[in-house]
Amino acid sequence: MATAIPTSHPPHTESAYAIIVAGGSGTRMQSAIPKQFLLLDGKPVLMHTIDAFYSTAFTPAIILVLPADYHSYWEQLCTTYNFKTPHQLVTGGATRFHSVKNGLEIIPDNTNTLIAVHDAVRPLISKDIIEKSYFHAAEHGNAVTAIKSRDSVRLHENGISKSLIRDDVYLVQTPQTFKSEQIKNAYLQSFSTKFTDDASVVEETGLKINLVEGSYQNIKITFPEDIAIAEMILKSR
Ligand SMILES: Nc1ccn([C@@H]2O[C@H](COP(=O)(O)OP(=O)(O)OP(=O)(O)O)[C@@H](O)[C@H]2O)c(=O)n1
Ligand SMILES: C[C@](O)(CO)[C@H](O)COP(=O)(O)O
Repeated sequence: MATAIPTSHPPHTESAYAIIVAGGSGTRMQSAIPKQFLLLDGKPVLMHTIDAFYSTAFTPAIILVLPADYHSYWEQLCTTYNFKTPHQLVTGGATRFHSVKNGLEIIPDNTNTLIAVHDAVRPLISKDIIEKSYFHAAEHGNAVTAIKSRDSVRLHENGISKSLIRDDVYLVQTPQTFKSEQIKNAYLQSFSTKFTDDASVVEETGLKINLVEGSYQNIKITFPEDIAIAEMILKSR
């Protein structure tokens, strides 16, 4: 796992993109509107996420992937909340994989480009982790955010469970950042159900994945209680 990386200035040879994936319907949340539009501290979750990226030293070009039937809803929200952070809208696909792929398609081919992919529903991502992710990817080709498990871990296979060495196990978060050619090439593959994140797609092309330290506060809003948890984390900052 990478330790701290100097984050004072972005490498100017690279331009940065952020694909914020918000193309899901939030079935586990069971809310009337998809969870990415729910209010957190009085503002839609998505606006927190976009602003976290745009406020970094990289000021990435932001590509927002939304479900087809929520584009005008989002535009109305931007007016209501006077949200002016620049971003480009793209329509999502049937799975997260297809949504990322749609986002990648509008980024011109350029080997000096860094592309971060981030779940819209991880609004508590810090500026430091985003910058660390871009810096590390610029140096090593890719950077995948992950944290150590705080609980003991077991592998359950063929009806038998077996303890694992906890220090060998990481829980993967986003952002996941790549040099353009790594991720663009990887997303030419056909979809597989084992592709649960971008790292698993890139790894399938034979490349090594580098981990950078994430945060226990970088939660993915998934279930109804997660909005209250996110509110508490925000208040504690
Ligand atoms: N077809 C999809 C599915 C998911 N996502 C995005 O990927 C992120 C992580 O997915 P998840 O938390 O599973 O979101 P949902 O698919 O919306 O939730 P659920 O699985 O409960 O339906 C979210 O920001 C979600 O909007 C996406 O862009 N396109
Ligand atoms: C991409 C991800 O957030 C990394 O932890 C995760 O794999 C998304 O999983 P989900 O089941 O689509 O929420």
